[in-house]
Amino acid sequence: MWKTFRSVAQFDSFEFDRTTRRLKRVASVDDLRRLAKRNLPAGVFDYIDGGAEDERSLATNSTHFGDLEFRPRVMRDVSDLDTSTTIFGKPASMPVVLSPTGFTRIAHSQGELAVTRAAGRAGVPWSLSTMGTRSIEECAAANPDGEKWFQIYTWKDRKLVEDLVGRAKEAGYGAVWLTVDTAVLGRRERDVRRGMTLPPKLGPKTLIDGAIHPAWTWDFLRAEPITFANIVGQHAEDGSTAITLADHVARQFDQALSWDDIEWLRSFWDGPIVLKGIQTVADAEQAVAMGVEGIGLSNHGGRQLDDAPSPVSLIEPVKQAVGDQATVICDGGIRRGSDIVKALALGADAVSLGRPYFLALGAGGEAGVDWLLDFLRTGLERTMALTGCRSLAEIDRSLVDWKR
Ligand SMILES: Cc1cc2nc3c(=O)[nH]c(=O)nc-3n(C[C@H](O)[C@H](O)[C@H](O)COP(=O)(O)O)c2cc1C
Ligand SMILES: CCCCCCC(=O)C(=O)O
Repeated sequence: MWKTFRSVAQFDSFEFDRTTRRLKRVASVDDLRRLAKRNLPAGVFDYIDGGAEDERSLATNSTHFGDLEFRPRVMRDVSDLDTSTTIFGKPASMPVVLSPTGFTRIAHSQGELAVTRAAGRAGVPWSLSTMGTRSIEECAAANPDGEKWFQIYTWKDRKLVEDLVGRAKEAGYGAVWLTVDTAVLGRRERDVRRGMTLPPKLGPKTLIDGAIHPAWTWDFLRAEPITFANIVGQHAEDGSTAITLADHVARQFDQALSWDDIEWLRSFWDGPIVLKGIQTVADAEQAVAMGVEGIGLSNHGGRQLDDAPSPVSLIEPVKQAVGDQATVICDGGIRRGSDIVKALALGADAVSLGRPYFLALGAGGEAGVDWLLDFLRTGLERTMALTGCRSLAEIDRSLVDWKR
């Protein structure tokens, strides 16, 4: 139903009330996803939600959590629960990290600023992508006391990476994710069908899509133009030709990235390094042999190699191989507090997630991300209470089994 507004303030207040009302009716990450789908232009939703090729890894990343069953213990006095932990020596209110996502402002004009503020309030580490749409420094200013990590895509121009990491260090970021699963871009067929390019092409379909999502369009139009805030001038933005994301990656990312580059990274970064995109026991073993502090078990949320293994299926064999030599983070498919408990029971030290907060931003802006983090925390607490665990230390392998 169309409604007329006499001022921008009136429209904003209407939107605020509507978002608040809708968030009250959201009960799960799946509901958030549906709300984001309703709010966002189809091309934007598909970019966030989609995966590579037949999206089988995207699906199994979450469904494999459903292949695990709890072995709950009862009568354990769970009146006092503690979800807190430390990750790389820094306190976190729960074992959850927000993964780096590129283009975050396409869901909401506040983009990374909204997400990092919400993460700061919740007491969990948040990560900024190389392809972030807010600068390293403004994000640090938005969440000065919170734990912030920076993610690197290895540019052919290595000096650019050195400068970015230098800026992140200066701004107080505490860890670096080195993404190792993106030598080339996975084939995201939803984006191919929609003809997604950089910069975006405005055609009749895009305009109609914008018109039927007026709140998103208004938010987009009144904000400053979206840029990759940290690498302006290093990509298609500086030319007039629209190219696909895959072409962009092929032109800019360094396909020669190898294990020798850990030493290169160490030469200008002295904090923890997490390899993001480890998908085999052999590579996890190599990572610890090279002294890497963190192993990010990840298939990029099913956006790169389809039929790559689900991160949850790798936790146990990787943990058995590397023990306590590195912090193991399970990244992908986490949608509930119970998933966090399952990942920890198999041996992960923490979990990490991308789409849930990106879609939460599209569903309800910053309030949507607050909602998600509260949902994860209460879900974690509830699962701990129902399985008889008072602290994360009590979550062990005896708590879950693969269903037969
Ligand atoms: C829209 C989107 C953008 C992403 N951008 C990046 C990125 O810039 N760098 C990166 O290392 N991973 C990126 N990822 C992958 C996430 O960091 C993370 O691995 C993935 O989302 C985890 O799966 P989940 O979405 O099921 O939680 C992106 C994922 C999504 C959905
Ligand atoms: C030129 C854009 C490369 C992709 C950046 C974001 C990302 O990693 C994703 O999965 O999407």
